[in-house]
Amino acid sequence: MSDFFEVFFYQLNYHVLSILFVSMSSFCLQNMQYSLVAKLLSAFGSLTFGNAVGFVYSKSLKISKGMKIPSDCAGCDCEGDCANNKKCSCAQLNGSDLPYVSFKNIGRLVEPKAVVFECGANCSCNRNCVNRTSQQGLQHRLEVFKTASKGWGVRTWDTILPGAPICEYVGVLRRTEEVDGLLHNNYIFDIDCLQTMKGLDGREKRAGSDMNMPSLHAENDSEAPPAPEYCIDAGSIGSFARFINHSCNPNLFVQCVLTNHHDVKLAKVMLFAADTILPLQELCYDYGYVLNSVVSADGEIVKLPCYCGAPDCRKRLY
Ligand SMILES: C[S@@+](CC[C@H](N)C(=O)[O-])C[C@H]1O[C@@H](n2cnc3c(N)ncnc32)[C@H](O)[C@@H]1O
Repeated sequence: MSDFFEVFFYQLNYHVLSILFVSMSSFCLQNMQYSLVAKLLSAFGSLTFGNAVGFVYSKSLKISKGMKIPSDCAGCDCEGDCANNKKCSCAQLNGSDLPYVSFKNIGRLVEPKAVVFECGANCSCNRNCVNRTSQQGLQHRLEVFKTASKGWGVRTWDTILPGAPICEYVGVLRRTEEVDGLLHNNYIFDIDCLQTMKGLDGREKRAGSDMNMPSLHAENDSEAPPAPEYCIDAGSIGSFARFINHSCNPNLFVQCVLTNHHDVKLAKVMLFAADTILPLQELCYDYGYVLNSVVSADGEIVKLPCYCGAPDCRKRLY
């Protein structure tokens, strides 16, 4: 499927403000209402939701002033889809197999990995190559809804299969030192791929954590900094991803993805389905805070109770 686009269906009634995010191909529109909204909204790169929600909607990552994302890595020279090319250089980076399998033309991640190397701007394969799965846009109809105790959350209208891509966490890419101490900003996502690869602070190592990848090691020496250098700040600019809540027993997982460069400190942050997720289930991932790690300006430990409702809930986010 090609030419995917997002539809934002804004619905306001007495108590419920819900924003429906639908992804469908231009050739299989099922409903004239979606079609009309799609046409209206495809004219906008971003939407300002004003006081109702208070942020600027953006589907893509913004880069803060003075920062630059490299785009310098070599690409593969495959024709068509890389899935059938045993010599694909991007497959080699992933440990010789592509990280995705294709099911009904949608890529699904086989397992969580330390990092996924996707085909990118410098590759000659086609846009629908399975190794560009995180670049294909929304695949499911999702809704932002008001939860009972966690503020806004996101739930699905469709069944989502394990390994399916959900979305990228987008916002403004910043240095973490710029946002340190901003306790009122609940929408900051630290890019901790390198720390996860090294298993720091109790992070669970994943397949490929010990990979001997010259390009990673050249840019990131063996001494990973204890704290991530960069973060994504979705406080004022972001997508529906900023509304996805934490759960101690999550149905999504975070996956670092590299596309046009190999600097894992600046990896793209993607969310994928960990299980089969049924319609109307809320989407949640583990925020991964270390308990007692959040401290106020006056040195007090800040505690936030968790209302995820999982039987093995840790009772606090931090
Ligand atoms: C990234 S925002 C998620 C969207 C948020 N619920 C909203 O209404 O904008 C993170 C904040 O949501 C709330 N939150 C997320 N998961 C939670 C949970 N399991 N229990 C309690 N509050 C949660 C906390 O206030 C947290 O700081």
